[in-house]
Amino acid sequence: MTGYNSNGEVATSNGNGHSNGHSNGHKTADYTAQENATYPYEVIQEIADFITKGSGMRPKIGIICGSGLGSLAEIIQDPKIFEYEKIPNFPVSTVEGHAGKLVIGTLEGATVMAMQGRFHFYEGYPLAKCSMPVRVMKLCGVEYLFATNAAGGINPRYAVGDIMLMHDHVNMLGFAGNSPLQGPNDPRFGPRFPALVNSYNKELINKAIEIGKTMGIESNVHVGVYSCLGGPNYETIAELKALRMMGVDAVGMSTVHEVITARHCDMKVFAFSLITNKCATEYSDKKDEEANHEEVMAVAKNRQKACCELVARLVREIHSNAAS
Ligand SMILES: O=P(O)(O)O[C@H]1O[C@H](CO)[C@@H](O)[C@H]1O
Ligand code: HPA
Repeated sequence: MTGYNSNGEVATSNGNGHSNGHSNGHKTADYTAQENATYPYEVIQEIADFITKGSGMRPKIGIICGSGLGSLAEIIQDPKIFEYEKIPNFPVSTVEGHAGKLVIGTLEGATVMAMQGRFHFYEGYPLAKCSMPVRVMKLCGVEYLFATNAAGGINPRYAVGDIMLMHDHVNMLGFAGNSPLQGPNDPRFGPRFPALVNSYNKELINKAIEIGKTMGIESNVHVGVYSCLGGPNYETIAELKALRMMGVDAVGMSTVHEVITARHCDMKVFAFSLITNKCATEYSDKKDEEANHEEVMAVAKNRQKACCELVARLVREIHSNAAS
């Protein structure tokens, strides 16, 4: 691959991060200039092989557990567990409520892998590194990504404990010029310029709505727009007002980079936010209107049963439809 190095000179790369002196006319940035932000395909393949060989399983569904939602991985049967520290070239989880374990096993008859711990931009990882595990999932055989998160509710109709099925997002980090797809594009994953309309699978959203009805929680299930900010600070009132004006229903600091990476490599995406706090959109002196991570995790713990049931039943649907 041809690219510019950090000095602005034209350089070439063999896809491993090393210049090889050959030119094919495509311009890409030099891997070495990006300090390991972009993982070469071969490294991702090595990680995927480590997991599939180590577990003896090829998962079809990948689950990313949001803050305090690690219990989504605890319902997996006959699990094989890999601590992130022991997976070669894997980042480590640094946030409370994100255990840092990869769990592979069976859920409702399907082979699934779950990340008990995601990576956030505010932890200091570049976005490409934050969402690298999604590519690992892809090379492990995953076709469906379930991304879950804890989020603040901006839509005034949302209550704490509600579930918002994501049907779209506003990528504030993207507005600021940041993307997990920045850097050289490897077409083995996907195209240079992927389209993101219809990123959130409508069939899965509709199935989840039906599941919500049979669970008797339809009045607590919404379909809405999520926005990701960089964090780790929570938002100001003015920012929350601006997000609401943009049509955002819930706000968090994750998920969007994972969805972009999953769609780039053509995975089907289902994502939901558990509303862990209501965002104040008017000025007030009340301390209890300030978001805090303890409250986020406490609400997630309280609502873990409903979240687990939703996920398990959707997995069952996918698995039984594939089998029939
Ligand atoms: O999005 P998840 O990982 O669920 O976590 C959310 O909760 C944390 C803030 O309380 C932030 O990390 C935010 O993104
Ligand atoms: N803002 C941003 N991220 C969050 C929030 C919030 O209010 N709640 C949980 N994660």
